[in-house]
Amino acid sequence: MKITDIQFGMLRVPLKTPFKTALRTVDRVEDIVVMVHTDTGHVGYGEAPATAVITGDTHGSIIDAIRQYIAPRLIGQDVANLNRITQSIQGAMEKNSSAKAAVEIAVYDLWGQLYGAPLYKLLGGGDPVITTDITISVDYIDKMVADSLAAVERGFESLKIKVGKDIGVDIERVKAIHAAVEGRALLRLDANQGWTAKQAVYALQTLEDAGVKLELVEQPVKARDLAGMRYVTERVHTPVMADESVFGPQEVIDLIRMRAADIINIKLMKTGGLSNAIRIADIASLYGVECMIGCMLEAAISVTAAVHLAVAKADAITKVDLDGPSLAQFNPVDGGVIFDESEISVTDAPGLGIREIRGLEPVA
Ligand SMILES: C[C@H](N)C(=O)N[C@H](CCC(=O)O)C(=O)O
Ligand SMILES: [Mg+2]
Repeated sequence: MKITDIQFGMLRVPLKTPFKTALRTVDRVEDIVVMVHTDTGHVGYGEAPATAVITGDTHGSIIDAIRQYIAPRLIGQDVANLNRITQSIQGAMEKNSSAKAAVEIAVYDLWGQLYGAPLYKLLGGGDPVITTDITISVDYIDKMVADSLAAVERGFESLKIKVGKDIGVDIERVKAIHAAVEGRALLRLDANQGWTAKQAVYALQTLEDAGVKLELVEQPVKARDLAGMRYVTERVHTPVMADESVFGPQEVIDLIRMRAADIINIKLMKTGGLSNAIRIADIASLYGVECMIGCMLEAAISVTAAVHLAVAKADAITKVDLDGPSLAQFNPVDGGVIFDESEISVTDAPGLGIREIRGLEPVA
């Protein structure tokens, strides 16, 4: 099975409610879809959102990186040589992790199709169902409480509360949600870099003293402020998770050695795809550090790849934040994993099992 061509499409899906974080507000999923064609007629699917505020990647940069740097190295390569292909993708250029992820996901899809097996089985197998949280956007307190109650009614037992806008209001936001859903859902906070280290310690200690039990706090301070991450980690009981601070395996090793966080958020769009995500899960397992598998505002193609990884690497990946498709008004992907509110199941279709993507717009 040899790679012959790489084509693109644009996927746009409106969200149920605007997605608001300390970094950005968006009202739709808008992702580049990558289709890797082969001489056997098999097509591998990949996907990448343009999360410029986190990865630096835009729709234009994703397409250019693939067209000019990645695709020329892949045409003619045999899918059976998976490691050689992932090395070609990772070595094609610096950064551009979303472009690399989209192509790697499509190649792993083909690799599964080549051997007629679902990806999770080729990665080691595991229990086919995982449970995700759902994100509550940062907003007025009443709206966040209403959104939290609606999520609990839908069966979500873990809420990822976005904060990081205003420290005083953030504390009130979390207290109000805690009072509304106590005993029915775990609370995770994500400040998306919105606090200083001292603000984070103040907010978390205030919440802890008020009896608000938090499962974790994600990226309380600026991505580059590893000393700030360690400052917070050393001073609060709530486990601290690194998201924007860590992209690849080397950064994870450095962060663990610094003891700058307790948990690592693995996202395919930061790691450049599955090969580095697998490395990170193995490194974390070696050090006894837990991981979350997360996503950007992504549709079901790349999230399907992330689910297969989470199933196969359940020893290291103990927490799941794969709610991108649940936040969208509909799922345009036919095949892939099955979403049933908080439960996501892999199927035994070969590769990622994606059959069709509805409403794909052409890319010039
Ligand atoms: C969608 C997911 N639950 C999430 O919250 N991801 C964010 C970043 C997503 C984005 O801005 O597209 C995160 O964990 O920081
Ligand atoms: Mg985050």
